[in-house]
Amino acid sequence: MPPVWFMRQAGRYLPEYRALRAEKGGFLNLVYDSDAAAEITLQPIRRFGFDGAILFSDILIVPHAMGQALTFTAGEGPRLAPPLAGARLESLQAAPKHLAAIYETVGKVAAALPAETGFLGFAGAPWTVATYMVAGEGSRDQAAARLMAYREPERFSALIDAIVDVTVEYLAGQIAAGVHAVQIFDSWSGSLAPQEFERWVIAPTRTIVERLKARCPETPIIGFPKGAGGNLPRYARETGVDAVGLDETVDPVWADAALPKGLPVQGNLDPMLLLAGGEALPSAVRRIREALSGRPHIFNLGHGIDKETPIAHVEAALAAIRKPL
Ligand SMILES: Cc1c2[nH]c(c1CCC(=O)O)Cc1[nH]c(c(CCC(=O)O)c1C)Cc1[nH]c(c(CCC(=O)O)c1C)Cc1[nH]c(c(C)c1CCC(=O)O)C2
Repeated sequence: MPPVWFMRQAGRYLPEYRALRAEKGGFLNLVYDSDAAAEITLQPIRRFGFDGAILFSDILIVPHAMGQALTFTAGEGPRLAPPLAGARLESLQAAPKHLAAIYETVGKVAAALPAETGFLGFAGAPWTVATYMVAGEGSRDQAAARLMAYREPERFSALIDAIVDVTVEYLAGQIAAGVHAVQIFDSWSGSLAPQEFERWVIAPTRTIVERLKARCPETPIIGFPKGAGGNLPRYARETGVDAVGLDETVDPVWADAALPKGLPVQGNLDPMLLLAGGEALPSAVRRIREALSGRPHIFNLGHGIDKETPIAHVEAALAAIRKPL
C-alpha cells in the first residue's frame, strides 16, 4: 500500500481547524503562533493517521519575510503590498525574523509526531512566489509576472535570484529544525511558454536543489510543478528533485511511461472527485495505484483538498488507498 498524505490536509475542511481559526482570529495569527500551527499540523494526523504530516504555514511567508506586507482577508485571497510590478526590488530584504516562528513550529511538531509519521516542510517555487509578489495578489493568468519576465528579464531574474536565496535558507532552516523531506510547490508552472518554463521553473528549481543538496544531502526533495503537463519529463530529468508530484490532469499511465524509471511520484486523485464522493472514488484510487505500482508511489491528491470536502469522503478514500490491490 502506498504511503498517503493530502495537500492542504491541515485546513478548512476540518471542524477542529475552523474552531481554532475562529478563536485566534485569522490565518496569519495561526501561522505565526507556533503552538497553534503545531496543533493544526497534527490535527489531520490524529484524525486520519496520514503517513505524512505537512507543516501548517503558507508559501507567501517568504515574500512576507522579504518585506512585503501580507494580509489574508476572508473571501478575497492573499494580498502582498506593495506589488513589485511598480516597486523597487531594492526594498526587498532577506529578513529571517518572520521565519523563526516557523522553525519553532517545526520543532514542536517533530517532538510530538508519532515515530512512524513522516514530516514534510515546504516552500513555494520561485516562479509561483514571484507571480504573487509581482501582482500583489493571485491572478487567473499570471499576466503581471509573465509580462515582467518578457519586458524586464534582468529585473525579473534578480527577483527570482532573491527568492532562491531566501528559499534555500528557509528550507535548510526547516530541515535543521526537524522536517524529514521538503516539497517545492510550483502551482503556476503551467502558465509559461516552453523557453520561459526552462528559465523560470527548471533553472531556479535546479539551483535550489543543488544548494540544498550541498547542505542537506540526505533530505528528499519533492517537486510539484502543477500544470506542467508535457514538460514533466524534462522537469524530472533536469531539476534533480527526488520525486515528482502529478496534478490531477496527468494520466498516471502516461506519467509512468514518460518519467525516468524508478523515480518516485506523488499524486494524483482529483480533489473534485474527493469532494463529490460516491462509487467513482474507490475506482479512481485503484486506477492510480495500479498505474503507479511499478515505482515508488506516494498517494496524494492532484491539488489541495477543497474546503467543502466531507470528512466521510476522506475516510472512504483512505480505506481504498489502504486496501490491498
Ligand atoms: C498558491 C499557494 C498558496 N499557499 C500554498 C500554495 C501552493 C499550493 C497550491 O497551489 O494550493 C501552499 C499552502 N498553503 C497552506 C499549506 C499548509 C499545509 C497543507 O495542509 O498543505 C500549504 C502547503 C495553508 C493555507 N493557505 C491558505 C489557507 C486558508 C486560510 C484560511 O482561510 O483559513 C490555508 C489552510 C490561504 C491561501 N494561501 C494561498 C492562497 C491563494 C490562499 C487563499 C486561497 C485559499 O484559501 O485556498 C497561497
